[in-house]
Amino acid sequence: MPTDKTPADRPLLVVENLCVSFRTEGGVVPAVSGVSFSLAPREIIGVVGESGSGKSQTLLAILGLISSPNAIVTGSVRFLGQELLGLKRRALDAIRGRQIAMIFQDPMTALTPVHTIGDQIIEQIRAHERVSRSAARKRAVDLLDAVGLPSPDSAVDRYPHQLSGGMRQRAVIAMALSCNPALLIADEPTTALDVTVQAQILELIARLRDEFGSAVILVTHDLGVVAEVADRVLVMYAGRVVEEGGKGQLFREPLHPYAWGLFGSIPPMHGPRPARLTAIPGSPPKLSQMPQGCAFGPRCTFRHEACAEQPSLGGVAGHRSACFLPQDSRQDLRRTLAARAVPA
Ligand SMILES: Nc1ncnc2c1ncn2[C@@H]1O[C@H](COP(=O)(O)OP(=O)(O)OP(=O)(O)O)[C@@H](O)[C@H]1O
Repeated sequence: MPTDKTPADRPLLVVENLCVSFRTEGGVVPAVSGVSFSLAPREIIGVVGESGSGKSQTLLAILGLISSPNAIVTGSVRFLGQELLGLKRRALDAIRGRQIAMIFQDPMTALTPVHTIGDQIIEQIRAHERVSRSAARKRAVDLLDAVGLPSPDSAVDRYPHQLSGGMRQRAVIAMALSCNPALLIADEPTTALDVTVQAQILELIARLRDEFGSAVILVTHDLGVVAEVADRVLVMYAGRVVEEGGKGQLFREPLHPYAWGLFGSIPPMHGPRPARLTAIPGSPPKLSQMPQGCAFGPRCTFRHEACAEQPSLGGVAGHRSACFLPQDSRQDLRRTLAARAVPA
């Protein structure tokens, strides 16, 4: 799959036709439908979309962490060539601990309140490596230093409740990095933090690629976050990827009418703030009442007959979208729509 940023010979992660559905009283509902993408080593992908668009379920399915007995997960997730879907728990645990690390919104998901953060990092290191406790402790202090925890020598002996939210998230990132992961998966890692701390954590995540060589999948509601750190962006809507492209492509010339609304609603990275913002009327469909064909159709100004079918993802130069509008007229339509929008 060509991308803005040429993948190395061997992609780190290849996700193909990933589907997650849930058996409910009202029938089987689709949460993720046919998601495919690949991630190159050291690449940072931002996954964006409204609440309920399937971002978290996509990540959890990649990690083999969907716990609901009512879930049905199909497709393929290959990490360094190895299929992860259907792998036994022990084998998955080994990969998750050693090569793939996770950071969630609430740092307390990853931390145990009754142990010091040092002990938790040491335990993590020694679970995967035969090193002495004192060597592991030294590594823990170095990691806490690397993620910017002040006074790491004493912070290592603190309990999670003795740290602020931002410091706890740094500790979780240190723990995630303890195994030098090739892939870091972060689901809304800054949502629970205040704005200044958010910026610091994002800067840290972006730095990880340079200092630790990790690729990152970053799920966020926040397009400002994507503008800061991502190389490439996946836009999800109603469980599908509706647009994929390099960050510059997405911000400059989004191709999907849903992305026009989404990317029109934040100021551009450079240049003056636009006088008008584009709102997206309506709300996403309920999983139990998915419309036929394009799920964005009911909210789309440009809906036409073809949209009764499901559009597939297509495009050129690594910039793809799932929409039947002719490619060559999209930007004119986008500008027309923006000009019609209510002033902000
Ligand atoms: N156990 C379950 N049973 C039925 N539906 C579920 C279950 N778990 C998740 N879902 C549904 O899957 C859909 C996708 O959820 P997901 O958490 O991936 O969305 P999201 O894009 O990450 O949203 P948010 O940004 O709010 O976290 C949602 O509609 C959610 O209600």
